[in-house]
Amino acid sequence: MTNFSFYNLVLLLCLSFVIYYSLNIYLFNDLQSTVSKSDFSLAEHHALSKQVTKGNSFSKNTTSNSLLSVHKAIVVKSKILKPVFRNKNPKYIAIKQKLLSCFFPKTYNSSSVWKIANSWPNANVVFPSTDKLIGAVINALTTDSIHSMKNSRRGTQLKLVLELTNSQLVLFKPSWYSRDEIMNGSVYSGKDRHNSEIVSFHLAAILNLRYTPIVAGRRISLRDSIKYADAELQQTMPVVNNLQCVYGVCHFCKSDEIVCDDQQNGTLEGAVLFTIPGKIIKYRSPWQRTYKEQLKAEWEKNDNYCALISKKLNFDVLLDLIDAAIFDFLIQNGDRHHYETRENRVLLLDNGKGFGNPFVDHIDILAPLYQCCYIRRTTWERLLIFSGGALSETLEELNKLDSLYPLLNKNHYVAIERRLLYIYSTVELCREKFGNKTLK
Ligand SMILES: Nc1ncnc2c1ncn2[C@@H]1O[C@H](COP(=O)(O)OP(=O)(O)OP(=O)(O)O)[C@@H](O)[C@H]1O
Ligand SMILES: [Mn+2]
Repeated sequence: MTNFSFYNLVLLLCLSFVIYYSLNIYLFNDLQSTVSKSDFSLAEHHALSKQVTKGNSFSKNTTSNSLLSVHKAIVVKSKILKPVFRNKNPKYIAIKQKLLSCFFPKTYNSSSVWKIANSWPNANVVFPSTDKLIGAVINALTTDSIHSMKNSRRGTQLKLVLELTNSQLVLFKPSWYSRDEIMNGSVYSGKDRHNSEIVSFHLAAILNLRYTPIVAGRRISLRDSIKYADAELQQTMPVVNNLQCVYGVCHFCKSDEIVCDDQQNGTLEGAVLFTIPGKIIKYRSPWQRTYKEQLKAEWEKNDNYCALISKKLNFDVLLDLIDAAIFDFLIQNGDRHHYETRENRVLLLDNGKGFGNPFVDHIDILAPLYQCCYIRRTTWERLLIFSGGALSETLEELNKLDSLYPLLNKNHYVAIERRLLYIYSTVELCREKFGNKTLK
């Protein structure tokens, strides 16, 4: 090598270092800046990625600071994450195998299965981390006989209350959409997706955030079960085109928005949710949206919002809400307007608004994480075990055990992996700024 090319090489290396570090300093300075736009489409993601790989984005954009929101910093950082975030961690295999053996549907005894499921909840933990009987409860949700059916008055959307053996009540959220349907518009648009409730339960088990109800897919025949329906519900069960339908009684229930047994097999798909026993208390979410396009909530305007909110909240609840934000970001549930607690810890109830659009990431769902820059160490360590494709792989294998598989199309699994990288990059940006104080 001549002297000339050797010096060139050294110069190039120094220059790359300078660019790399100034990029990081720039990103972390920007971390707490005002959020200007709440979501990223795939096209924008690709455009930003190109800028980064060309290495020209930040030096040229320094004059238009406002353009570089915290969301952009997260996307950009996700492109330069270390291999530990991109490769598989062999530790996930043993956890996956254990989960699969626990979730595998098993025979059950109707009179004891519900006693067991009701004995499990402890604070906000709804089911054990490893217990073969989880598969028995799943199977009971799918097949235990229905003794009565009524309308649920809880919440705003159509839900049925099914009575199974030993007076066990479960909630049935019906299917409104096909798997390929895409929700456009706001982050909270559309009705509940029953598949989102099922997949959320699986995801919660993988992330060891076992705060969701136990949920399983089920096909019920409205035609066969109308005889078990109470009078109020029966009045909202018309026959349309020779098919038995229902629209129920609730805030958003309308006689022209109905679900029906399908033509092929005469059944209606839905998610059956185990009802979590005990006292559940509802609170307004500190990160609640205004649900008005023109009106910004305080958390969308105030850079110091977390400091404000952490004075008012129990720290465990705050960390729970950050876990919930991570969970909601993966599924893209932007509708957690309230949170509910059991024994002063947060439950993950109402997960039907996930998986609406696999091509958009609403990064503002992560606001509790990037505004507070805290994450439970246990959550962080668990996320690190499922890097490099292990999360969607494990999720799909659990999904396969459900009677309604496929629960998601491929695009949603791809989206989960992309979003996981954004979570990693957010925490990395926090750690660059605050060091290990980020991990709690
Ligand atoms: N699995 C469950 N176990 C115990 N309680 C539940 C369960 N699922 C829902 N609930 C209760 O019923 C209420 C309504 O359920 P959910 O939030 O899923 O309905 P929704 O129609 O989406 O309501 P909203 O319009 O308020 O979002 C919840 O706030 C919760 O208190
Ligand atoms: Mn809801």
